[in-house]
Amino acid sequence: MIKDCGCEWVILGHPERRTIFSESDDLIHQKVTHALDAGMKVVACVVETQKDKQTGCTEETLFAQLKALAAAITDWSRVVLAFEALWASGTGVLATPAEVQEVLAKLRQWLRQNVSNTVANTTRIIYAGSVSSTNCQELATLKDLDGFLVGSAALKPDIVHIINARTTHVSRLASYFNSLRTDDRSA
Ligand SMILES: O=C(CO)COP(=O)(O)O
Repeated sequence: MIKDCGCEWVILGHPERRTIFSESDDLIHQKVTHALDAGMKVVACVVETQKDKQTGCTEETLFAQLKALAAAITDWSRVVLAFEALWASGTGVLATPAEVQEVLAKLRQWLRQNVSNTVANTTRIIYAGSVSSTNCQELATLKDLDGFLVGSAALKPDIVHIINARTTHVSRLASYFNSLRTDDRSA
């Protein structure tokens, strides 16, 4: 039915499904298998709750979720991994860039150790949790970040800044290097 509507991508393991609908890792595993078998592309979410953060269980929780997802993934080129800090979603508390980077690096390292170097290097890992025009620029510079999964800001003009966050960063670097070259030439 999703494919009949022309959709190519499906989000699975989203925090609302995991928490409100109590979807287990096992059920999400089955959904990922089904979606990939049907030729869909998957945004596979792993979620850190406030309780995980407070009790120091983040790594254990995320790795268990990732293990269940990875067991269902036969083609990583059709998967984007999304990390959502649920405690920073719609709560007014923002995750710092350092907090986000720490988790993203751990996820990439998990892929390196448990799947392959190629998958670790090529899989896009994106972040969700109150991404807005205010914090997207700084987050976009993170080493292990490849994009965002945006909720409420997607309904506002903010989304344009978020889409261009990485581009702006790259073009700022490009103009900096261009100015150096111009300086060299005029020296
Ligand atoms: O759940 C999310 C995206 O699916 C995140 O939502 P917010 O960007 O509103 O925090």
